[in-house]
Amino acid sequence: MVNCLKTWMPVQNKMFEFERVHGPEDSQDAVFEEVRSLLTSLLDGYNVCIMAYGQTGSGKTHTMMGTQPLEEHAGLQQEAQQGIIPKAAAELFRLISEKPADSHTVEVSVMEVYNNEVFDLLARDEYGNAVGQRRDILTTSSGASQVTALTYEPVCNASEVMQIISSVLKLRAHCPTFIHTDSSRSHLIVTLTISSKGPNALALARRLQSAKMDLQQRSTQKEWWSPRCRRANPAARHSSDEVFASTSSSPCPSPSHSPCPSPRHSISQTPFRTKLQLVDLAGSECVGMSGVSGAGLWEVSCINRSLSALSDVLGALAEQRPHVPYRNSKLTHLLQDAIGGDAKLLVMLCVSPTQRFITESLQSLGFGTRARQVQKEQPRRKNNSLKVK
Ligand SMILES: Nc1ncnc2c1ncn2[C@@H]1O[C@H](COP(=O)(O)OP(=O)(O)OP(=O)(O)O)[C@@H](O)[C@H]1O
Repeated sequence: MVNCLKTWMPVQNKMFEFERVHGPEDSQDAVFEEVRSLLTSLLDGYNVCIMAYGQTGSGKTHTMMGTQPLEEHAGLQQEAQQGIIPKAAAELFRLISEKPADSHTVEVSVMEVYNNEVFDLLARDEYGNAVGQRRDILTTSSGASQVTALTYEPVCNASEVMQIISSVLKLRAHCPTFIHTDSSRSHLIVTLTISSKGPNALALARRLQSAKMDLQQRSTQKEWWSPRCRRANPAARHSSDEVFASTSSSPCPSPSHSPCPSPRHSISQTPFRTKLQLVDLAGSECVGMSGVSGAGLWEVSCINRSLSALSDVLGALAEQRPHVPYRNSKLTHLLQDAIGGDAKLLVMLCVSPTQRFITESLQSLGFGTRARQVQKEQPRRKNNSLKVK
């Protein structure tokens, strides 16, 4: 797996710059250390996307999901076997546990892009069985991509996340090939959506409660709380997400001193949502080597075309072209916000260590080079600041 370490590797007169390289002997924990710091960014208000790219059989699912437990131990994945997705979920909930209780909620959605169609893997039929249902992607007025009627399941801890993912993984398209007996035929996208009430939500809620109680006590003082008075000072209107903060012990000055309350500091608290997208891409594949035929040929063609569309998007961004062809495939349309958008993006390249796959490995390294060349706009932070007026 190639990830970071400023090193130059000469291969057939080609040079590649890496930031870090992990060998087969490196543990899942060592790989996860590359990711850990990004998760903190989620609670700081940034979207984050981590994707595994590489040829079929090179270890993408191993990197993202980890080693699946044997049948008789189903559901009991040891921590050391866990890949980035379970570890990231655990770390996210650990970080949330350090925040005030109830200040964050998390929802999970699971999608696959198969044969250039998006499927909601958490959708259920009328009997409550999980069935992948086809969904459309829209572009919102703000330019973000959005999947229609996508199912979101609320989750309270990492094991709930993994139970949900594991329960629908069987729906993901797989097919044995000459290269990999359990090859994924689709791109898997797990999204954890974090809704945050902000860093001081509870403190502010308490202040709001105390301000409300104070206002109730003052409600007898009609002159101070008259409609005329409110019109004269619209800033004095109270809403659920706006709290008057005063340097005095009382939230509002005494009516005897001022007929209309004029808060010295008004603190606005805007809830915000951030997304962690974890992407296990299908592998690029040479049909001559994988030996697929029949319907499998169409699958390979869709996989290769979508990966090529992903590479084209990175190329357009790297060259700062005015048009970026996000709409050329469902995969790029779906990941539009993560690639070149306002997310922090980490690409894990999975590369076979054998000479036999040198052409595919070079192709993957070329993809990594493109990803590194993208001068992304500064990741935008969601609105989680306290505005003191
Ligand atoms: N670092 C590793 N250590 C041990 N086993 C590994 C490692 N990487 C991959 N494997 C094993 O190699 C096989 C192929 O890996 P994996 O399923 O992750 O490939 P993939 O890139 O997702 O393939 P595809 O694109 O075809 O789905 C699996 O049996 C996996 O357990």
